[in-house]
This record gives sequence, structure tokens and C-alpha cells, in this order.
Amino acid sequence: MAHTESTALADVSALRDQLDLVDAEIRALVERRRDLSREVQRTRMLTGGTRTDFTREMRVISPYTESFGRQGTAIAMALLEICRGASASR
Ligand SMILES: C=C(O[C@@H]1C=C(C(=O)O)C=C[C@H]1O)C(=O)O
Repeated sequence: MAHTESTALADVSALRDQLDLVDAEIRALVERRRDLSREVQRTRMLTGGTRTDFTREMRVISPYTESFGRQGTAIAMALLEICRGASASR
């Protein structure tokens, strides 16, 4: 059955509501990831290590690249940057 224009607009609105919920979930997950990541970084630095571990970062990036290609790499790199502590110079 063909959608009327108003039904189609209502569908778009309902789908956008779901997208907004998914985006809120993603932001909450990013915050959770950042908290966990900073805990690892803090613990490593307390024991004399560096904040960053590039071997581990490559392992984090790889599945994003496999799932989403070049944009996946960009997502993973943005996540890593968000999750780094404020003074991430080492
Ligand atoms: C959280 C860690 O520390 C840093 C942050 C990472 C991350 O956010 O995934 C990965 C590697 C490290 O640069 C870790 O080593 O696991």
C-alpha cells in the first residue's frame, strides 16, 4: 500500500526519534569508554608507564576499519583522542 505524504512524514519523524535515542546511547557509551580508558591510563602512569600504548591502539582501531573502512579508522582515532587524558603528551 502506498504511503500518503503525511504518513511518510510521520514515519520520518518516528525514525528520527529513534535515531536521537541511538545517538544518546552512543554518547553514553563514549563517556563510559572514556572513563574506563582514563582509569587504565592513570593506573599505568602511577606505575611509571606511559599514558599511551600505540600497539594497543592499533588493535583498537583495526576492527573499526574492518567494519567501516576508512571512516571506521577515523571513528576509532576520534574515540582514542576523546579518551586520552587532558595532558596526553606522552
Ligand atoms: C586504555 C589504554 O590506554 C590508552 C588508551 C587506549 C584506549 O582508549 O583504548 C588504548 C591504548 C592507550 O593509548 C590501554 O592501554 O588499554
